[in-house]
Amino acid sequence: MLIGVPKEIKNHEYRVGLTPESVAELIQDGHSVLVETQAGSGVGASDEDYIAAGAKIIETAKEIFEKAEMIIKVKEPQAVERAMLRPGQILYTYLHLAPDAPQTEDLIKSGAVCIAYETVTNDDGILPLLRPMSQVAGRLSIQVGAKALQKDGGGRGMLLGGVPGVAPAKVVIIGGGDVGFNAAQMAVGMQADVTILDRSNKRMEELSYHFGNRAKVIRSTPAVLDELLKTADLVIGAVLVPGAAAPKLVTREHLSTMMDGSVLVDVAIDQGGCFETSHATTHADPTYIVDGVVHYCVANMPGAVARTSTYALNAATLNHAKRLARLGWKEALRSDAHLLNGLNVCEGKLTIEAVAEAQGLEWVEASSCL
Ligand SMILES: NC(=O)C1=CN([C@@H]2O[C@H](COP(=O)(O)OP(=O)(O)OC[C@H]3O[C@@H](n4cnc5c(N)ncnc54)[C@H](O)[C@@H]3O)[C@@H](O)[C@H]2O)C=CC1
Ligand SMILES: CC(=O)C(=O)O
Ligand SMILES: [Mg+2]
Repeated sequence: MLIGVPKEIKNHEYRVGLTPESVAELIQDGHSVLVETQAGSGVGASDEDYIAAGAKIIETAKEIFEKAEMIIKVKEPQAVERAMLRPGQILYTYLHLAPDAPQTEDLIKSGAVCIAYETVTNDDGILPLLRPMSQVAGRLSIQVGAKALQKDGGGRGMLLGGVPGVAPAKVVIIGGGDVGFNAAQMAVGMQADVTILDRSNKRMEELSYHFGNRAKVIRSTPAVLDELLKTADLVIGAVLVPGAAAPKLVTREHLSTMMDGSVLVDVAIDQGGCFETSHATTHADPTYIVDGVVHYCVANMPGAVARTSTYALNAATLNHAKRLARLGWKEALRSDAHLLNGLNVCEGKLTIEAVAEAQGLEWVEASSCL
């Protein structure tokens, strides 16, 4: 199969769909790979590295989209990229369609076969292609939250861990999945006062067992959240209902009960955000203030640590990429129900119920496209 890797064009997105090492594996399997010039420069992979791995370097994204049978990316295609997609072409990348009607419409119109990393499942009941980036974003959320709590970040001037004689900052993590767990690990490590909220009994048990007395694990209810927000210094939004738009758990009214200079980091912003006052920001201008509360809502947080993220992402995405290339999309999806769960749009049809529900659109079962 002819595979294409364009350079990412989202604001401050330095990751790349395939590392040179992944390219070498695909070449070994008998495929051909086109890589846009400088696609890997943000992770320290030069055009020469890709050539040594067996790829051909291409000057423009246009030529890659014209020629490749499968496009491998990281972030959702931007409008100019969507316009270049072709009927029957495979697009393998993050999509996050539920909160993004224009993208959904364009992908349906394109006739392409669009597989979203974030809805591929596995036998352990996790989202294995989302997990590595959730681990990165969870860890980063405490780093960026700590910075935002500083006076120069717009915050109330709190050190997460406090110092002897002064209490640490209160960190509330809403959603104790991959993002929440990793955020809690960092916050606990920095000696903050950490509370994790979740709704799943199984997850609460796991978190409780893991963190012991280093973090409080509490069932997420509106009343609990109302109370915790009044004294929280840093709140991390980390809930997910797979494929669906994030529930708005922190409302505009809540902000008036919070302390001036407290900080909200909405990691769930890629699914629309779990705070009512969230809107997506960029690495170039990551924060804004509403009612005295600092908001950080960057939808591609892992792009900031592109090298770590690209290698972690490739470790999760490459096997399915190889199967798609070897078998073609129909057979690869027919023979793997977990990969089939990743199919969001197929040759002009929406194939994921949660997105259809979020946008009031028609949808068909993914299996009906095979
Ligand atoms: N902004 C960014 O750059 C990135 C964003 N993300 C996003 O972060 C979000 C979280 O991802 P993961 O941690 O991997 O998901 P996950 O599925 O591992 O965890 C989500 C957790 O939220 C819990 N939950 C659901 N509803 C809840 C509620 N009402 N109250 C409390 N907990 C609730 C679930 O029980 C689950 O434990 C997703 O939207 C994901 O796409 C992930 C990576 C990067
Ligand atoms: C998952 C996601 O939104 C990201 O890695 O950018
Ligand atoms: Mg997860």
